[in-house]
Amino acid sequence: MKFAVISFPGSNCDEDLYYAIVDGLKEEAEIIPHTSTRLDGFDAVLVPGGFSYGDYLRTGAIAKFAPVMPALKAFAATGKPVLGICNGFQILTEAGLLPGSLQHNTNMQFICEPEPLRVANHNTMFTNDFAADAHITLPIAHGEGNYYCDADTLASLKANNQIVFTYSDNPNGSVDDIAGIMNEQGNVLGMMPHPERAVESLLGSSDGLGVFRSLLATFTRTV
Ligand SMILES: NC(=O)CC[C@H](N)C(=O)O
Repeated sequence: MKFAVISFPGSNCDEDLYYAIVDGLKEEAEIIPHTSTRLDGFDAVLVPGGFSYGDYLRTGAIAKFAPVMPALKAFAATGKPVLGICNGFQILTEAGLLPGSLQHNTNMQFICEPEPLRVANHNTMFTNDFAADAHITLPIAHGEGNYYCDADTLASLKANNQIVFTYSDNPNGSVDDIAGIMNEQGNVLGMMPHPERAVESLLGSSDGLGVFRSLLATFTRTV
């Protein structure tokens, strides 16, 4: 399985994602610059965390105009998986690939800590490796992780089982403890916690590997 990892100016988790795929999952990955206009030949696209364009204006607000974005939208429209992590989640909401937005944490501080989470939906291409209602721990590291959406959007997220991860102790003020959501089609996931920073127990947790294993299992079933 071949993963593209998009790198924007200011991304800082692109190499971690590359490591998670190549060394953790033992699959292929390539770092693709934000200037690229093609994503042909990839089976999944990963949008990494970091501070794209210095988080100016709003997190993800400038990245949505990057030259790679039309190719990313076209890739998402094919139904293949797109995973945005942290700043990647912020970029996907700004680009309109996911509903809602990420606001400043309610305590107005950057929060960096291991975070207990619940897998709220394990019937997805991103979470099928986890047991139903699994409790896992992944690191968070963000200043703007406070997920917001209006009441109608929240109702439709719930009705379509689009809420994929929730916080056990809501560190940032997110609506309904939301830590990760997917689109209605189920092939675009955005999450604030960092699975790529939890792929080996030697470094504290390997819970994150489940996300990448799920993608691989889905891919293996469909080829
Ligand atoms: N780790 C990250 O991706 C940081 C996310 C983002 N720039 C924030 O501080 O909210």
